Amino acid sequence: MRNDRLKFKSELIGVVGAGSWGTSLATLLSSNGHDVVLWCYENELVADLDLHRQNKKYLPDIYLDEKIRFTNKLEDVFSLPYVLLVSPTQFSRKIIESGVDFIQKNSTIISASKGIEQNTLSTMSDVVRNIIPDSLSASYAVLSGPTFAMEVAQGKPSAVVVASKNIEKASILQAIFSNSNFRVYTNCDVIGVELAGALKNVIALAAGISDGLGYGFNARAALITRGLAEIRRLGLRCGALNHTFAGLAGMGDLVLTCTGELSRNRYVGIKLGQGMILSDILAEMSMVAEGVKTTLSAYLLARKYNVEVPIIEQMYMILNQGKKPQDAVQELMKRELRSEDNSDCFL
Ligand SMILES: NC(=O)c1ccc[n+]([C@@H]2O[C@H](COP(=O)([O-])OP(=O)(O)OC[C@H]3O[C@@H](n4cnc5c(N)ncnc54)[C@H](O)[C@@H]3O)[C@@H](O)[C@H]2O)c1
Ligand SMILES: O=P(O)(O)OC[C@H](O)CO
Repeated sequence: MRNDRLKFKSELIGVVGAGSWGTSLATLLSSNGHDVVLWCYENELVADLDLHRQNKKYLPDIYLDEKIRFTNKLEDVFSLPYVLLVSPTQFSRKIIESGVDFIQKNSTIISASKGIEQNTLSTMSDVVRNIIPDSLSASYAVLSGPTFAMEVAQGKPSAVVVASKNIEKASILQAIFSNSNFRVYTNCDVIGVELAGALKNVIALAAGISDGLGYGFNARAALITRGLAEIRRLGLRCGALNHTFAGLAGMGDLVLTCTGELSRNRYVGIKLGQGMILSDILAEMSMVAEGVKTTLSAYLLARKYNVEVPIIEQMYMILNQGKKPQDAVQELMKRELRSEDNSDCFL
């Protein structure tokens, strides 16, 4: 459907989370002419961003427009008509709980985080639904797809989806986020887009391990393809729509994260494949690799729904039970031979 929202309207948007993606999206929205307030978790970051107009820790060398305001008060962002959640998933519940009292009636909540909560196995739409009463939030949307924050901030062409059950709202958000370098497609499959974005991180860890072990392009392509079969199988059981997994949030983001040099999840996998210990790898990182925590959630979700996910299961054993990556690969390769036919997805 064409987006006929031709007349430009500047919106007030609160971005919750000044990591690389939150900062990049704040820049994008500001350059699109919107008024943006960016909430920082670290108190000291506010003064630093104000002074240098650059997020040196999470998005270095990108100039932050004078129009973007920085804050550490949740009220300043949660009280705006559009609230864009971009914190790592495992921290998001606490942040939303602290901000819920400031939310205005009929606000629009958008999440751009990619993960599944460990304790509850909830995606971000579930978390938001748990905390924010329907009477307050008129609509929820998820923004996802193959996007490295740095490339978006540099204005390199990218394409994403914005999914909402409220199609009119998805269209409005499409117009708010789109520009000549950032192409937004609408989608109605909220759970599918959320699960695709979260689960691809687990497969990217596996692809990184494969590269770290010195395996070749064949192994990587096999992991991407069979990984997508697992993501689709689990997603369908959770109520997602099949076509989502062939789209930008599905195959698009999976390919990017399993092959792109900028992926933090793939990086963690490479280091694991090279023999480093997980805690040492994470101790050296200031950024988040969501797949590390989401692996446990994905494994438990698959067990809950009795879905076969061999790659995710081996990733769970590597990350949570100290299994050697080489042993995990052997186990995957020695599984009973079978048909590629995925018709069992629908069972
Ligand atoms: N970076 C990307 O290219 C990219 C692209 C698409 C989606 N995402 C998703 O965006 C979300 C945010 O990731 P990011 O890459 O912007 O983050 P990041 O790795 O760049 O930075 C980490 C963030 O976590 C915050 N943080 C650390 N401890 C915290 C705590 N205790 N409570 C609250 N916040 C805390 C930091 O302030 C910082 O904003 C993730 O779900 C990620 O998967 C990232
Ligand atoms: O760096 P990663 O692995 O967190 O991936 C970033 C984005 O999710 C890619 O779309």
